This record gives sequence, C-alpha cells and structure tokens, in this order.
Amino acid sequence: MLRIALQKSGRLSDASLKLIKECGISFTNGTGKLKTVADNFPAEFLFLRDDDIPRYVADGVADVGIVGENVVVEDRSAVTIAQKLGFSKCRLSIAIPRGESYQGIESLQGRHIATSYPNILGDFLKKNNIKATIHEISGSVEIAPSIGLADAICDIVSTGSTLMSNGLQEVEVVFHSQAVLIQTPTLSNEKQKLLQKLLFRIEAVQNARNNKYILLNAPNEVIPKITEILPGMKSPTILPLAMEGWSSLHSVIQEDQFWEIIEQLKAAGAEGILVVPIEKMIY
Ligand SMILES: Nc1ncnc2c1ncn2[C@@H]1O[C@H](COP(=O)(O)OP(=O)(O)OP(=O)(O)O)[C@@H](O)[C@H]1O
Ligand SMILES: O=P(O)(O)OC[C@H]1O[C@H](OP(=O)(O)OP(=O)(O)O)[C@H](O)[C@@H]1O
Ligand SMILES: [Mg+2]
Repeated sequence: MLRIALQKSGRLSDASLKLIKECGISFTNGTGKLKTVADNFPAEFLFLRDDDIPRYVADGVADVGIVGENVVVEDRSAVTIAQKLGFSKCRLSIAIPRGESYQGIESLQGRHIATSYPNILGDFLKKNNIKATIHEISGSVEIAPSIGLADAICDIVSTGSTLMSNGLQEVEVVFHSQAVLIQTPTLSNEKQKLLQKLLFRIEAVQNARNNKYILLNAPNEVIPKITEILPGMKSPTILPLAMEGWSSLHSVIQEDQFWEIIEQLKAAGAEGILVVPIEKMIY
C-alpha cells in the first residue's frame, strides 16, 4: 500500500482532497480520524500538520505527500519532488512598513527581519551579500514591525491583503511556491509502480484542467482556415451537418489560448461555438 500524507486542515487540504478524488480514489473519513485506507486504490492516507510532511516522507514513514514547495525547501529534507501540482500558488516575500523608503536590496543591510522561513531567507540574503539579523517566529509574522520586533518581515504573500491590512509593502520576492507531490528517496518496486499509477492519473487530471473541448459550426469553404487555427490533439474532427454545405468541427484547445482562438474562429466564419470542460485527458 502507498502511504500518502496530506495536510489535515489548512490552505492545502481542500485542493489536495479534490485532486485525489479526481484521480478516482475515494475513502470514507470519520471526523477526527487521522488515518484511513482508500476504498478503490491500494493507498493509505495520513492527515498531518503540513510542516511535518517533508520529514515523514524523508524518513519513509509516508511514501509520498502533498505539501507547499516553500515548506519542502525550508525543511531541507531528503525528498524528491515527483510532480508540481499547480495549486496553492503563493510567494515568499520581504515586506517593510508602508511609506518607508527603499532603495533596492542594499536597504536591508544590517536590518532585523522576522520570518518562519530562516533557511530560505538566509540563502537569499547570502546570495545577495546582505548581512541582516533573522528572527525566527512561527506565525503572525506580519505583526513584527508594528510591535518593534523587527524592521522587516519575510512571509507568504498571495493577494497581498494581509500585508495591506498590517501597513506593509512588498519589496522583494524571495521564492515562488506551489503545492508539490513529494516522494521518499527509496521506494520498493511495488510502491514505485503504485506511484507511477498515481502520477499517470494526476497528469490526466492536470491536462484536462488545462484544456477545453470546443465544438463549432462552419460553412464548408472555411474549414481549411479553421483547421489551421484549431490545433487539436491530432487534428479536428469534421462532421457534416444536416444543413447542406455546413459542417461541425470538434477539437481541444488550451485554456491559456482560449480567448485569442475564439476571436480568430469568429473572424474566420465559425458560428454556434460551444466550449465544454474535459474531465480527464490522456495523450
Ligand atoms: N494565502 C495563501 N495563498 C495560497 N497558498 C498559500 C497561502 N498561504 C499559504 N499557502 C500555501 O499553503 C501551505 C499551507 O498553508 P497553511 O496556512 O495552511 O499552513 P499552516 O498554517 O502551517 O498549516 P498546518 O496547521 O498544517 O501547520 C503553505 O505552506 C503555502 O505553500
Ligand atoms: O496575501 P494574502 O492573500 O493575504 O495571503 C497571505 C497570508 O496567508 C497565509 O496565512 P493564512 O491566512 O493561511 O493564516 P495562517 O497565518 O494561520 O496560516 C500567510 O501566512 C499570509 O499571512
Ligand atoms: Mg504549518
């Protein structure tokens, strides 16, 4: 059985559970139960504090785990990133009181910086030849400057609203993070096969999220032009409509090219364009 460590509750939990579910793996989890076995996949789930996940995976207590890349890098545990998962995206940034002058990174020379990420911050400062004092605190980092604990902070930023409500301005981005699937350095052959199976499913889910299925109608004479615009997995499917001289084209487009392609299709003469989500996608 593959032992999978997930965050018990927090910023990663919902998206981690959603991904597992979309991979077709289900389990029943009673309230407060910290360990459960999947109903339809040889896997056992452990629900942990996110900070503990890299160490558990490094020690082989869990075979794989889902955790923020920031925590993996900070922890310096001997784990491998098997797959970036694309959710819980955030950055680790240095921030100073709003309105204070800042002339680039040299302004941090000799200052006191509060953070929960002393290793990542330490590496960043060293790389930039900045000598500053790091104060390690485990939470509510944004409060530090206003209570005289530090001149600056280094903490997680997503929308920036926590910085804003605490009168701080972001001045340096230290690290970009997202949720990752980590694996223990040594896995038995059996477990390696299970992990491959899981990774195959994750890839199918991610491909589906990044693509949309598109259907449209077009007069036959513009089909070559539309085929050129629509990349598709191989090439578009073309089906005749009951109405003489018209066809229906089906294809797959990438989410990030979506609006641009729709405009081109309309300009080329496409009508009745439907765009629908894909549930799984295997190349
Ligand atoms: N505002 C945010 N937006 C997006 N991702 C975030 C945000 N805050 C944190 N994350 C990511 O989610 C991870 C978990 O954050 P969370 O706040 O749940 O941690 P925690 O409070 O330490 O949880 P735990 O109780 O498990 O120790 C972080 O390590 C980071 O990768
Ligand atoms: O830029 P923002 O969108 O405001 O997000 C950043 C905040 O989110 C996280 O805290 P969270 O809300 O998870 O609370 P926590 O401190 O209890 O982990 C993080 O520690 C920041 O404080
Ligand atoms: Mg934590």
